[in-house]
Amino acid sequence: MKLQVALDRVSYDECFDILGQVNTSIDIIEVGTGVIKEYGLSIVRDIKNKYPEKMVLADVKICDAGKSESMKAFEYGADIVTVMSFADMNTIKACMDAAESAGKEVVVDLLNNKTPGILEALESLGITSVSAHIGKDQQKGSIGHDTFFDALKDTSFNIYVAGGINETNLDEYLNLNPSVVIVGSGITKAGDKKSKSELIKKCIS
Ligand SMILES: O=C(CO)[C@H](O)[C@H](O)COP(=O)(O)O
Repeated sequence: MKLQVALDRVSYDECFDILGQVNTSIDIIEVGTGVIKEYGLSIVRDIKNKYPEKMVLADVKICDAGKSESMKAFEYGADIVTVMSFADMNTIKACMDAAESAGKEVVVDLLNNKTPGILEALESLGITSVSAHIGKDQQKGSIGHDTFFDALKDTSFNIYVAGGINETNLDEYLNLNPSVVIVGSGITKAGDKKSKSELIKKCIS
């Protein structure tokens, strides 16, 4: 099981400071949506240049123009891009095709989409990775488990889990047998970020 650290609501310098502390215990670096909005895709390039051995996920949350949006992120060094599950299937397919031609990956973010049949539609399209994601604002209502995601147990997707995860609630997400555990503020807002990421990595190893 891999650990992905999500860099959200932090400055350019803080991204590098955090990575300097946690890089030995994480597998994937997520450049958060807000960070990309503030600094542009060039921060993805700068992070990939500094950590070429790490997979870098650009959380671009694509919802239209799938080919050009994903190709651009790949050009800037992203290894993985995100596309929203509520996007048109043509958009999701375009991201898949772009990823295939670039030798990269795409993850479909299930944030706030409980449309009946969505998982089957994604499977039919050939999507291999999805993110069971409870968003920052949704976390104010409930945290931990969303029963909608239980349906993922009957699928063959590589599952990413995200949404306010830390070492105390991690177990609630592990029942989905995820391939990747995404932790943002549970690491980036911790006092001792290095110890916290090492602890979470140990919990999932
Ligand atoms: O994609 C995101 C927000 O849209 C975050 O990266 C994800 O939710 C993980 O962050 P946190 O652990 O702080 O919830």
